Amino acid sequence: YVKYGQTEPPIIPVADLFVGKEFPKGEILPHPLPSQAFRETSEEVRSRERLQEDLYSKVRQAAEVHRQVRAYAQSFIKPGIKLADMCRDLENKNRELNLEHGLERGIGFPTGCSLNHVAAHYTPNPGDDTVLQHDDVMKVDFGVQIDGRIIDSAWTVAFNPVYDPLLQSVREATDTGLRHAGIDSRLCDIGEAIQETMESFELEMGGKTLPIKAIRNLNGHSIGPYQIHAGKSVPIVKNGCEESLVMEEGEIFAIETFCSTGRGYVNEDMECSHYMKRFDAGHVPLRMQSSKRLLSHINKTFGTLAFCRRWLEREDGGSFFVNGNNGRQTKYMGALKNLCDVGIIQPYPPLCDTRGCFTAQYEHTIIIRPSCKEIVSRGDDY
Ligand SMILES: O=S(=O)(c1cccs1)N(Cc1ccc(F)cc1)Cc1ncn[nH]1
Ligand SMILES: [Mn+2]
Ligand SMILES: [Mn+2]
Ligand SMILES: [Mn+2]
Repeated sequence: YVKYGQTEPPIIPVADLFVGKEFPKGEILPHPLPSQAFRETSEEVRSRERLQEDLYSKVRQAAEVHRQVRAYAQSFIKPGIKLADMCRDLENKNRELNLEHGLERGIGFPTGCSLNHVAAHYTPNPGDDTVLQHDDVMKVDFGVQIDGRIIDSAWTVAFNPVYDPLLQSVREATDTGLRHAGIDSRLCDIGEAIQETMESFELEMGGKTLPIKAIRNLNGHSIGPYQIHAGKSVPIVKNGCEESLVMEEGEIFAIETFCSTGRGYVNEDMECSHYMKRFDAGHVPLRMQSSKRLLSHINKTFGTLAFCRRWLEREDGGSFFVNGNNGRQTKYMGALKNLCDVGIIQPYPPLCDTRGCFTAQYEHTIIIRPSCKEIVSRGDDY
């Protein structure tokens, strides 16, 4: 992926590759509904859209960071790699190419690397020495944010070609969802179309033919500034939501689909690694001093962006300090649990189908622009 003068491995911040130039646009498509065809040529629409250029520029910059970081990650993700090392290297490259700077520029949310029957929201906690295996199916899902504008995009890694139909089904289902997206597109129609594409595939494995199902309780979602889930969910199955819900001009969505050879349904299971301050959390009086200190660290370091335990223990700066050995807090868990119990922080545990099954995912971020739609995270990889 050596493009735009970037080095291999990439070390030049993306902002420095495009000084005085526009960041690359994503894949631009017309809005699909005939009633919206006027938008491609209307002068009034174009003038309204020109007012959004600064926003689009930030989102496109973050998307280019995402493409370069994931190309770098794809170059070293191999069987035998420790997931904690993979996440650390991917996240440090994310920080480096995005010129991380407090809450203004940085990582959008923790690097998901969920394996096999785990569909989402798994990243290693400190002490987790899990190593990637040849027969694993891993969903790599990470975010980049600039001024709170989050790019949320994911792909699936599998080394054993037996899983090819699984990956193809969900890759084509996500593309179906992206094709149906647009102004006035009904969310439930998108869900139905996704499921139809997904479930037209099957998986031959161990002499058996396994049906491939859409995971009916996972969804895409609208995205707002510093808000990874802004309130609208995009279903990936038929009858997945209220008939009247549609996509509207100016919204940004993550279109993500998940397939499974198991039930097609996930439950929260295993140890939690992902956490996020509730966007609507008011001021809650706290008793425990350690909770007060942890909350002020979270407010300063993550705000309403999602974070993970590893980031509370990072060696080089940014980690949570109180009196403890060498000044680093190593017992934040009690305070974190307290912040969850009082409802300020929401835990996001791993989302799991049945043990022994396999799940896969592809995800893109799309801008529902006045004149067209732009799949801003599209790359030549996916
Ligand atoms: O499953 S979600 O909670 C969701 C909520 C409503 C519809 S989808 N989630 C939002 C999120 C929550 C916590 C995170 F740390 C990161 C993201 C979607 C998602 N997870 C990964 N990529 N996209
Ligand atoms: Mn999720
Ligand atoms: Mn994601
Ligand atoms: Mn998402």
